[in-house]
Amino acid sequence: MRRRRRTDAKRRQRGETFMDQRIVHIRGGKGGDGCVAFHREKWKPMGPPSGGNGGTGSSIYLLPTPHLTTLSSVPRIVKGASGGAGGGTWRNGKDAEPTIVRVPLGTVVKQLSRDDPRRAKDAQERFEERLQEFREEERWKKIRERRWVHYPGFEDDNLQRETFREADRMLAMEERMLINRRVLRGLIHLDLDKAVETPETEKDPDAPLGLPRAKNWGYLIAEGGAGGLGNPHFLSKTNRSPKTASRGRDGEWISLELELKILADVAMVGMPNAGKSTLVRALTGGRVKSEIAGFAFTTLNPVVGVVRIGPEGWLGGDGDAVYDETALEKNRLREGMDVRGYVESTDMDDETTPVTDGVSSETNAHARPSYDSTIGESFRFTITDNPGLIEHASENKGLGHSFLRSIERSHALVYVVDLSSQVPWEELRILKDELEKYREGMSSKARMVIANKADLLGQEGEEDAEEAKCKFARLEEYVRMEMGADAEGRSLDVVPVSAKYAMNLRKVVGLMVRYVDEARSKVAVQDDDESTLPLDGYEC
Ligand SMILES: Nc1nc2c(ncn2[C@@H]2O[C@H](COP(=O)(O)OP(=O)(O)OP(=O)(O)O)[C@@H](O)[C@H]2O)c(=O)[nH]1
Ligand SMILES: [Mg+2]
Repeated sequence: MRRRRRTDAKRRQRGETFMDQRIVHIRGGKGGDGCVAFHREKWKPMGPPSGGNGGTGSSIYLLPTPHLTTLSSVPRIVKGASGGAGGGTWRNGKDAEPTIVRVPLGTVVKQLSRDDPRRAKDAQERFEERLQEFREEERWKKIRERRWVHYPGFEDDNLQRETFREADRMLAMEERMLINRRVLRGLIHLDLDKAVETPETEKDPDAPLGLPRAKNWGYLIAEGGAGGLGNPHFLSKTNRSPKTASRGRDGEWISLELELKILADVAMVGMPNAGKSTLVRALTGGRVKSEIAGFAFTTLNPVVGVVRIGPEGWLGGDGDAVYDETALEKNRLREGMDVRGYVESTDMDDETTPVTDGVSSETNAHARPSYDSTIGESFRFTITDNPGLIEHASENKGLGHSFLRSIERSHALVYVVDLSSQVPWEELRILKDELEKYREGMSSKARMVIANKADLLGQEGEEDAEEAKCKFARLEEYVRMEMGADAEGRSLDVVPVSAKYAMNLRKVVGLMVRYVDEARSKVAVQDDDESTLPLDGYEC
């Protein structure tokens, strides 16, 4: 009952929580105001104008960072610091430090358009809205206040001057140009799937000690506002004593939608109960903790695991391990603890497997985890366990198909079918159709069909074994005829396995290593980089 409620709630969200998504409102820092001041010195009562300029406001950068895995650390509102105000004696205000927002690798950044209701109004729009409350005359006053700083008591004087009115027109024109430039630049759309590297050439040889030599700030998203100008800038032939300075401008205000796509190398696609979670747990040596149970939609969110390969081969292949339903494993462990009691448990330490490892063994009910963290690792790839995909998922049946977004950029897709079902090839047809409905061409990423639960077949005598062989041969035939081929014309690999009893998984891992290796080398070639993958021709 509780489970059904959880699944229904997930369905109502229409996949929105499958993805780590966040709307972030970004405000570049305001520029500091210019200063109106006059130089004072003993015996020199009428010194020249000496107001400094304001400093630039903080610009906002997005920096893709490899060690972050979620968007939860990204603030919803990012405000850049304001630039320092100018001072007397030609002292310019300080420029604000850039604001760096760290986001995980794989973040897709989209600026929300003007008509998007999730967008926050920018500084200019808010100001214009506020102006509506005032009468015409007041409005002009407010607009001028936003642009100018006056020497105390000289506002009316300044307004009389033609030079001031001319400068005001110039500032208004600049404001319009700035707005136009921002509109023409278009909406930001970035795919941050690589860490920002600073080329050697950009390193500053003169950087002071203690400061970074490279400006590795990431992608500029919102510019800080320019600082205002001090009163010496308004000195002219007709006005030898300018009593006005300009104010700093607002920084750029924009709203972004951040979306984190999981960048796993291999993704599992299968119908509910096909055994995807069991398989992922077995492949990762029991380290992936997603729940396993004998009913549909046990897995509600994609879960990523790591498959590790050591110098001797796959680090996870323990022939004795049995990856059973999580509830059963827990019960079994609890029973074991009851029988032996806590007193003995210290003697048993060596044999006891924590529940969370999710590994048990039929021969030894408390087998060690099937990996040894002390063994060196020479290669690794990531794999995602996904929720079940069913027929008409594209019409929001089951959990819908929006979770496929998260695996769109995986290097390879792997179909998992239940070989013990009546017609496993029918599952394949549905899965392929649903992938195509999600995005045309998506099924061409599929590289392998895993025929799971092979242990359930061929147990009852020779005839049964023969039937099982026939069924598998028919599945292979279907894959060859109906499932298409990859870019090199090879049809999909079909491998019978038993995820529960960790049987034939070495072959699966070997093939996956090949797909990942090929895909990564392709990417490396595209990047004009030399391939440094250590596992050319690797066989598990
Ligand atoms: N006999 C046998 N049972 C298996 C095997 N793999 C999985 N099962 C069982 O099949 C059931 C479903 O397994 P899960 O791993 O939860 O299936 P799933 O594809 O992740 O299901 P959803 O998360 O609902 O999409 C559980 O009862 C498993 O114990 C296998 O190789 N052999
Ligand atoms: Mg599952």
